[in-house]
Amino acid sequence: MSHDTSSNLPHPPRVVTTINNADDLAFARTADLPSLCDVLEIRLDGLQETPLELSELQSLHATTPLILTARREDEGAFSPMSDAARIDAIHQTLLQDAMVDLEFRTLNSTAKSPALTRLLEAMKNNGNTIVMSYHDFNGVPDEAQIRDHLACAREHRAITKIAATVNSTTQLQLWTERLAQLECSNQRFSFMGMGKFGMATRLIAASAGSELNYGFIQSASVPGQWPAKLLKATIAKLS
Ligand SMILES: O=C1C[C@@](O)(C(=O)O)C[C@@H](O)[C@@H]1O
Repeated sequence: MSHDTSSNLPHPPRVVTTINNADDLAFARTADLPSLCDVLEIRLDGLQETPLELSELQSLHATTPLILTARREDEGAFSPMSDAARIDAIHQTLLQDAMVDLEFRTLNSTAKSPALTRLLEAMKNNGNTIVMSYHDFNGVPDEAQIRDHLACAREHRAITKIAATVNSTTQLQLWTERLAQLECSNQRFSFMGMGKFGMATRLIAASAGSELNYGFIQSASVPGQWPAKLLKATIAKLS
């Protein structure tokens, strides 16, 4: 299916702002969140030293839906966490209906740890949607990689989420081909570029149906991110 405008998309583009550290959390506590973003991503890997009350997450989630993320080291964690610690951190903060970011490489591994199996079971009972991530810090994944990712996402009823590096017009061309592949998949997706063309790609992706569009509160965690408030205002103008 191809979409002509962002206004007739099955899942309208939403802006996600990432809470990466204690300063972001302090800012979010007093900010007018709905003017900044539609969804908050809680980066548990960046908040390891920050006391996080479940009750606080619950009240944030009541106004702004949460994505819980404990990023793998090889996909850009702010500080390292073992696989067991990552799964545990998500399980301990698992709120009803929150989205959970799990990497393709974690979900697609043949040997699932008992902790991951327990988490997936709890998520099924809780109604949590998986945002299945992949970060390519060197370039753009090829067609077969996207196909594999989409197949795994179908199995887990997950939103496919891919961040690719777009530093040249050659990479931009490849990125656009992958965007068309995702757009035609009839599956939920979130696609973005990092690097020189990152900001430009995020508007194009939103127009093509990318559901989750990431920005920052105070400082970018990857080159190519927008300030969340500006991204929200700009995406609202896309037609
Ligand atoms: O996964 C994502 C998306 C992201 O990589 C981006 O490109 O905006 C930034 C990360 O902080 C976040 O967890």
